[in-house]
Amino acid sequence: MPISFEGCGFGYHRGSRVFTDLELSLPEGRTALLGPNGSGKSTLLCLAASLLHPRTGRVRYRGLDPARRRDRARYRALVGWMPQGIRPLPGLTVREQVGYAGWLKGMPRRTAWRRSLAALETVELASLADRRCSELSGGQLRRVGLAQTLVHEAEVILLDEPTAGLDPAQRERFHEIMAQVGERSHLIVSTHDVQDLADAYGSVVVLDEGRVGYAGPVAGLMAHGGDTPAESIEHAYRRLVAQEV
Ligand SMILES: Nc1ncnc2c1ncn2[C@@H]1O[C@H](COP(=O)(O)OP(=O)(O)OP(=O)(O)O)[C@@H](O)[C@H]1O
Repeated sequence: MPISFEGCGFGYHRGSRVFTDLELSLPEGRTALLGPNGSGKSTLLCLAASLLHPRTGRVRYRGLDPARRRDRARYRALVGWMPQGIRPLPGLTVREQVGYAGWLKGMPRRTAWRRSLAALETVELASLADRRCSELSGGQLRRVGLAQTLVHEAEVILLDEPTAGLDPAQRERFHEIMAQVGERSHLIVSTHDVQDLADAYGSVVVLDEGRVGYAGPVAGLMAHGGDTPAESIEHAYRRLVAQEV
């Protein structure tokens, strides 16, 4: 059922390659996507979100190939994506911005408007629904970004470093919301946050220079490491990406 990459090759420029023949099935449930800077995490999420298309091979979900024009709208309605930076749309309120995201995904305007409030309730922002997005804090804006993926009830939600730069309290809050959202959607979350791994995720995919170093349960990754869980994850991850332990 998960999104799969079947022999995918991708590079931003002629002659450069981020992925060569990538074979990967993203696990179900909550999955952390780890990897050093530049290893290809955002690119992989963009391919999964159908913002980019592979030059060779294909991405598939529920038999849909987003590179095919006839599959694209349905695919995009099933898969939500939250980029690293959420930009407030000039002049729009929080609810309007979330509703607009639903409309862009093909929902009727009224339905998008109605569901936008439910999405804001899930991310605990309903009380700010009428506030302009441009007036929100960075942490609140991330939650608007998450609500934008919830409004169209995506089955798979891709989050690109959603907690980077948040203070500990905001990060914890975001994790709690992700846990709630993860009960009804599959979550793929790119992160550098190795500490929270065992509590927050069931599976992990480790990328290193465009190759998959590990894909499977968090417990399986820990088996590569030291004695205590936290040490174990850190060690296992660093060994996989050939960083000094
Ligand atoms: N828009 C772009 N144009 C050209 N090259 C790009 C572009 N975006 C990314 N790259 C290159 O593609 C490779 C993978 O980058 P990507 O952003 O996917 O890595 P990442 O793992 O998400 O990194 P980070 O952890 O720093 O966000 C890097 O070599 C990067 O320089």
